[in-house]
Amino acid sequence: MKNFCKLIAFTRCKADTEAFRRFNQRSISTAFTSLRKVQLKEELETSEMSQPQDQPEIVFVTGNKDKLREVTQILGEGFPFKITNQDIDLPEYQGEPDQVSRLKCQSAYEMIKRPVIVEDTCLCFNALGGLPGPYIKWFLKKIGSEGLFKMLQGFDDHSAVALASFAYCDGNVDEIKIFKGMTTGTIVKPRGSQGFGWDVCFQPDGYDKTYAEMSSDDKNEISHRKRAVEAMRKYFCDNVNTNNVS
Ligand SMILES: O=P(O)(O)OP(=O)(O)OP(=O)(O)OC[C@H]1O[C@@H](n2cnc3c(O)ncnc32)[C@H](O)[C@@H]1O
Ligand SMILES: [Mg+2]
Repeated sequence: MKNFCKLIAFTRCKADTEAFRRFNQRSISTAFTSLRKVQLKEELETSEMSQPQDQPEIVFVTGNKDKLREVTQILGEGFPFKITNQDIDLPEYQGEPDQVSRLKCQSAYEMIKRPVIVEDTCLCFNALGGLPGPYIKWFLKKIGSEGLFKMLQGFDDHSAVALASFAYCDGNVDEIKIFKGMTTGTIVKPRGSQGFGWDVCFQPDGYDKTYAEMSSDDKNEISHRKRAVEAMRKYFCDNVNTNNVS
């Protein structure tokens, strides 16, 4: 009887082991299937994430890291090209804004021999017939934002236009494309601590804050740069075949 019980116990144990083994096999195969699904999902996600690597590249040539930051923020992810940057201090040309951007773009293309974008920013005072315009960089450097404000003290008209002009060259320097965006505003006594350059003394129309008192998201909603970037985005999305840009 004792042996009979042992035999039953042994058989049950064996049966349990067998069931356990089968159970384990099922679980292992289920686990493998799930693992493979996870792997496939990860592979897909990785390939989607790495897709921008395969996008054709356009080089944004600028020595100004704040411009680069704003352009990158504004472009976000819905742009069919990968924008890379080369930090080259391009010559500061003279002339009308379009002409300055065109010359800047030509010189950038000649330096790197790849599709390029450049941007030139002007701050134009209406009381001064559009000056400093493309020369704002030197005015800002020499007299600062406070000086820009003081320059207009003898005038009733303190209105100004902030203008961004992007220029794109795909290799044909006779066919450089220009994309412009402007925001009108007033030159005020410097206020605020965000942004860069002359943001502290430019108050866009319809706002009681200077660019430098706005968050970068708010500035990017209404800025001259935002408007120019959107014109450029439209052109690239509508007209440029990504296969033609290396
Ligand atoms: O290499 P690049 O792209 O030429 O960069 P830069 O700093 O020389 O730029 P610009 O020649 O276009 O000169 C414009 C000047 O205006 C300043 N600036 C440009 N965008 C501005 C913005 O959105 N707000 C305030 N200041 C700005 C900038 O710092 C320069 O002093
Ligand atoms: Mg410059």
